[in-house]
Amino acid sequence: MVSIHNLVKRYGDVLALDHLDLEIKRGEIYGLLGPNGSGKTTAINCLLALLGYDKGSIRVFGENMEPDSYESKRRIGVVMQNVAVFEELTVRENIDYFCSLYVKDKKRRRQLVEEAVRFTGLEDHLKKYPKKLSGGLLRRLNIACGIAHRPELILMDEPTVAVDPQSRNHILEGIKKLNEQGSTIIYTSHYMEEVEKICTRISIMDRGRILATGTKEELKAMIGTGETITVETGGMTGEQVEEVRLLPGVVSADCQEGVLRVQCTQGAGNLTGLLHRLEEADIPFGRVWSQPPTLNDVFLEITGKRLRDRKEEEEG
Ligand SMILES: Nc1ncnc2c1ncn2[C@@H]1O[C@H](COP(=O)(O)OP(=O)(O)OP(=O)(O)O)[C@@H](O)[C@H]1O
Repeated sequence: MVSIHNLVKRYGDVLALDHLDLEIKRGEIYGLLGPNGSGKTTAINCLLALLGYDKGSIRVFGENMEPDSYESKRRIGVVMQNVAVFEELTVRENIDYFCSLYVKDKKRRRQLVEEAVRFTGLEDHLKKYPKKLSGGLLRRLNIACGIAHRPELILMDEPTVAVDPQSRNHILEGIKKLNEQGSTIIYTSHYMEEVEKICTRISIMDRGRILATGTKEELKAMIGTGETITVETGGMTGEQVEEVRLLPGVVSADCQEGVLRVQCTQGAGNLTGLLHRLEEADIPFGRVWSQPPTLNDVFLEITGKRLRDRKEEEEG
């Protein structure tokens, strides 16, 4: 449905897209995951032919995408980072206005506006003006305006930035429903947990390049990092922790306030090896649990950088 090949975009000396390749199939919720400044917005703007580029090609619905590709553009819905609605129109009027740019039949439009309102949970706010809405509700309105005409392809650029958790959930559930109803979705974000939750395929981007692409399971299988094992112990000496660190398959081990955290490589037998070692050393332990690698581990291993997640941001 979308095919981007060898795309290069420079802003003066800044290389924003560095030979970017993307292949997005009908029916996907495709996640573009990357830190701020990695080129996500630039890629979206090029895809929409809002921005020229230096090299490469972009095809959407099997056609070259050009500034005057109006037929293709009618089939695309856009939800950009910056909220773009009319202050002098109410919530309902705004959604109806944007929908009217694509759908002339009034009866059909009424139906579509109602559906968009339901998708975004704006039922109780229809008569309000944008300036009376909270940040989260305003973003939901922005989304409703972008998707009301039921586009085949929806581009969403960080739609949940600065959104409260309730609105965030509404938005994520809405995206899944839109996809179930037939829309293909491209979703850019730097929130790993969101991408992990809703995206069927993910590309990890950094410095204008795609570093890895796959389902979340495929991405996790690409890296050497495996599970993290956590063990509640009665406390361990530095020497005992060091012995754990030297076990086969252990990348790092750390014990704080009696809680031992062991990062392992991928492979079987890490847990039994560790517990066996603790028993041998007469270290009593209580609860033990193991967590598979996260997208954060994937990102960290591929780029050497930590991608800030929402939880980390909230924790400051
Ligand atoms: N109009 C512009 N002029 C000059 N440089 C720009 C411009 N727009 C973006 N850049 C630079 O291009 C690079 C990619 O930016 P872009 O906004 O596409 O990244 P992003 O991943 O969408 O980040 P964010 O989430 O912060 O928007 C960055 O280095 C940015 O500073």
